[in-house]
Amino acid sequence: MTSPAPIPDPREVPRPDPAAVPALSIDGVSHSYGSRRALIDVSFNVQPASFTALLGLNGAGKSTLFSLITRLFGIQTGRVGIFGHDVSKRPGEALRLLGVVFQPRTLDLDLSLTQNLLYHAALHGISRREAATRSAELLGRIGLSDRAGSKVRDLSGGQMRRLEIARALLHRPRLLLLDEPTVGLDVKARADIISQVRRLVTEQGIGVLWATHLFDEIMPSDDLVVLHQGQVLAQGPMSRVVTEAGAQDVNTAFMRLTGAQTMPGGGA
Ligand SMILES: Nc1ncnc2c1ncn2[C@@H]1O[C@H](COP(=O)(O)OP(=O)(O)OP(=O)(O)O)[C@@H](O)[C@H]1O
Repeated sequence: MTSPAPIPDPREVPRPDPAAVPALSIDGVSHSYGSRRALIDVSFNVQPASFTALLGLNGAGKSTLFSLITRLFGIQTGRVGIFGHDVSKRPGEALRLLGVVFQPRTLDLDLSLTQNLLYHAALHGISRREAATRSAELLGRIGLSDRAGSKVRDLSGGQMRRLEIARALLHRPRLLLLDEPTVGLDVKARADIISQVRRLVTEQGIGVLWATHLFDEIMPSDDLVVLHQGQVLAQGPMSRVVTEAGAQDVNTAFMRLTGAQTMPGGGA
């Protein structure tokens, strides 16, 4: 008699399979605002259960790329896929798998934390009962259960960001985009947010695209995409990008790749 196949432990997050469908695929994407070229033939992938840092100076094209992925703008050239669904051809399937934290805050300051979450859940067609359960669970995970009924206006900047991340997770996306989410936050709040997002990768297998201009937010185990003046100058595991640039650290690698001057404050 053969022994039964072992039952997989649902708590075990599968490691990324290089042959698997990417969480996000950007393929030959270009975008112009009139005669200004903001993105030029950009291609890269984000794998499931990976943290990919999109590193670029102000004006590199990060926000434009986010606007194309989220369909705020129509795609002029190229293709964007989310778990294999083309965002132009199958937007419903693609966007259902996507959570986004935009650079400007988008919470309603005069509603409570729970009300903000329930409102967002309703937009995603989640039943009120299920939304209440998920909201309570997410508020617990970000350490804000005791503030559930407070107005968002009374939160700190870091707490608001954590709430925005929780809101982006309500519909259980498999890919999370964050556009410079730590801008304007103090050191402790930045560290809290980065570790919260990194846990989503390791514990839940979510693919993360993290746009930043801050070198100290990137770890050697991350995947890195260096975007400069609308073009991808380098991509791959951070350690490989650094080595191939003949550098010792990501700061020097970035400067060599872009010819940029070092900026104070450890940012690109
Ligand atoms: N609505 C617009 N109209 C014209 N040009 C734009 C528009 N939005 C962005 N641009 C230009 O496109 C280029 C890319 O800008 P984008 O905002 O995507 O860069 P970014 O990397 O997100 O920078 P930042 O971190 O400052 O937001 C820049 O040259 C910018 O001036």
